[in-house]
Amino acid sequence: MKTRAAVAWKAGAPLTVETIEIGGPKAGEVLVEIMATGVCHTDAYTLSGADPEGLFPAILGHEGAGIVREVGAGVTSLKPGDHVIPLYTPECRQCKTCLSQRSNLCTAIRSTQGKGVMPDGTSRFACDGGEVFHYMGCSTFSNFTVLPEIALAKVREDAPFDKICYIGCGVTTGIGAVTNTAKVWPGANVVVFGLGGIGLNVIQGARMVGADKIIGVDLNPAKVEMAKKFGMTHFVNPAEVGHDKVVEAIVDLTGGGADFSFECIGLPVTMRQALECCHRGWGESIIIGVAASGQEISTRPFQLVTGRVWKGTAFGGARGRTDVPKIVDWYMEGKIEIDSLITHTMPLDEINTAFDLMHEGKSIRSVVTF
Ligand SMILES: NC(=O)c1ccc[n+]([C@@H]2O[C@H](COP(=O)([O-])OP(=O)(O)OC[C@H]3O[C@@H](n4cnc5c(N)ncnc54)[C@H](O)[C@@H]3O)[C@@H](O)[C@H]2O)c1
Ligand SMILES: N[C@@H](CCC(=O)N[C@@H](CSCO)C(=O)NCC(=O)O)C(=O)O
Ligand SMILES: [Zn+2]
Ligand SMILES: [Zn+2]
Repeated sequence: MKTRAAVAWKAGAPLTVETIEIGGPKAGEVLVEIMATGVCHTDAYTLSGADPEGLFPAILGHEGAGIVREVGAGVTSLKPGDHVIPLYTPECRQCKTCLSQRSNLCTAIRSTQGKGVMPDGTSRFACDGGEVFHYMGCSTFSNFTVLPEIALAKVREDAPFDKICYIGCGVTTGIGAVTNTAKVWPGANVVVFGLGGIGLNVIQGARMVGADKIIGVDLNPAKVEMAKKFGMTHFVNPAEVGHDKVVEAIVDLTGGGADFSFECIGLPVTMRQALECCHRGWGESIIIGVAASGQEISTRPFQLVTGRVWKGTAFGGARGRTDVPKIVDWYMEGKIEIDSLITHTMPLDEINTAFDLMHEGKSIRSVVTF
């Protein structure tokens, strides 16, 4: 069948909306009509050409929500009409990692996913007769997409697509980093580097679990108002305190250092600051930001010898098919807020505006509706 999709033809170039050809679902696969998709900084990262797994041409997008339209042979957990959120971190419940219950990094389809193809090694997308790659196993910048059954979370049908799509990455990543990865305790002092679509969800997660001080760090003062609304108690602007004084400023504010810090920017320099502002003996720093190909982090090993802990997290440590439906429930019950974080909504034809707004620091999340 034919569908409309925004295609990334080459690194650094705007997306163009095309009518593409999409193949039906094979065994174990599901055809999904995407109703809405968020635009995450990771989409911009891959489009920039800095992602070692970035392939072109591709259909980007990994923060969607939609409706199952057709299922392939052997699919048992989903049927046409079900509402779903695509998962770039699937949950097969059978691989060594899933069975271990120690990590959410299911390995069932990771290698083909990183090569831009479905588990059978082929793409379901073509444009003008040429193959187009999948992205992060999701490709939500297409009105219709195909995913393996294990990469879809079934969610309640009364939840609005144009809000819950954000649970497909940003909301779950931020809140999950607090609850699953760091396990922030009530009364903890928390520092969040980067007050964007991820950092603000870390802030609301920290407030939810009863953190004491929640200190935000960002170069853009326009982010302060929203961050305060979500629970930020103190703000540090590196341009004001001095880039080399950020750690000192945080150690002063926390009376010795953060219990937990979260890096939600993707820069080695802020990753180092996030570690070094942690409390001696126990402070934990969680890397969420994705740094470009070839970049490396560094610190004095003494920082770790003296008890600071460096960790990372993907998709907030969430097991998608199990946890995502619960996060949708939290949203519908008013336990977490999403609506005000979605600052812009646009049709597919205007998707490049979403990237412009992100780069200009004018949006938190843009959502494309089909
Ligand atoms: N690990 C994961 O599972 C995961 C999931 C989603 C996103 N990410 C990554 O998280 C990062 C944030 O994503 P996002 O969608 O929130 O991006 P965003 O663009 O919405 O937010 C980034 C924020 O960082 C601020 N910033 C930029 N440079 C800064 C600096 N030098 N010092 C202080 N602040 C600075 C910006 O002003 C902005 O507010 C990206 O690297 C993205 O790829 C990782
Ligand atoms: N291909 C990239 C990987 C980037 C990355 O770390 N992605 C995160 C999700 S970011 C969502 O916005 C992730 O899930 N990582 C675990 C994984 O990819 O298996 C690169 O190589 O830089
Ligand atoms: Zn993302
Ligand atoms: Zn698995």
